[in-house]
Amino acid sequence: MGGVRNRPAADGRGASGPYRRMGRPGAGSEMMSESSVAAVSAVDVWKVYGSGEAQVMALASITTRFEKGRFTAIMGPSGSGKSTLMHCLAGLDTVTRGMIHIGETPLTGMNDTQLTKLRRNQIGFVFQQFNLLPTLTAEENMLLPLSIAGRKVDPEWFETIVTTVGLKDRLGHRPTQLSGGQQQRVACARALLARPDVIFADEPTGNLDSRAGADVLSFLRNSVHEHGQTIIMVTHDPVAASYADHVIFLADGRMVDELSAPTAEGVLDKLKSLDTEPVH
Ligand SMILES: Nc1ncnc2c1ncn2[C@@H]1O[C@H](COP(=O)(O)OP(=O)(O)OP(=O)(O)O)[C@@H](O)[C@H]1O
Repeated sequence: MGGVRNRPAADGRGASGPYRRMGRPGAGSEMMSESSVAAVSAVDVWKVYGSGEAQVMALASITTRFEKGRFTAIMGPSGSGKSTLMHCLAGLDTVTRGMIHIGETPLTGMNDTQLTKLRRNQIGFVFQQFNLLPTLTAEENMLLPLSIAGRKVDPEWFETIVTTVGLKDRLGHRPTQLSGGQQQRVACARALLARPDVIFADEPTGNLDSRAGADVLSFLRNSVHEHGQTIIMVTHDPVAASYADHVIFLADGRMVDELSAPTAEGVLDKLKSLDTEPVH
């Protein structure tokens, strides 16, 4: 069952067709109760590193929800806590205080084995550095997480993903035989194939030129709007954030603003206001 249980089709919204605004206008009570569970939620999350003089408060009282089937970007100045928040939400780091849920599953209090299982079955990752295994082909890289989890590949879904990322004729290539953009598309395909409840993307376009970056972002956005994937992306880039449905802004470890249906200009304006008005 694993991630399949959690794929969009299984929760009554269908695996295809846009439902980015799902569960809102005119939704029946059944829909509302389903949609009231966020893909990921944080309640009063604090993260403190170190102690005494060296203590750093990386996150301070973060409370927010990441809706299912939505593409959310996390932005903020350097050191504002973006990576820390992502790592805590994904169960890669522990919180000092507060609660994080993936769907209805509380992360807080899980041991390492439980966290590893949760990450394997319910979470996908896309990193700036691609993190592909150099000795494996594109296809083998894509299928690796499923084979580690002992899960079968759905051939139809594989075909859909490979076609969408435009890598059908590159499946036998090793990472060094692929461009940066193609490697990142392999990494995106790898994350999507397992149909995770949520994909965390950490600066996915940080190592790409603007054309390749746009391809990857379009692909991520389509996976949200056409296949109901939930994505949470950390980025410095207002253009990248403009591909998201929603942006949250951090400053000094606090969530200080948010923006729906963002444009690059709108995001840039918000960032400028954060830089000129430090939060205490
Ligand atoms: N392991 C750690 N030990 C101590 N302090 C840390 C640690 N990791 C992060 N910090 C501190 O926590 C704060 C938030 O860091 P974080 O990396 O989350 O910010 P960020 O917004 O992702 O920054 P950037 O955009 O530069 O990557 C910073 O002040 C950072 O120095």
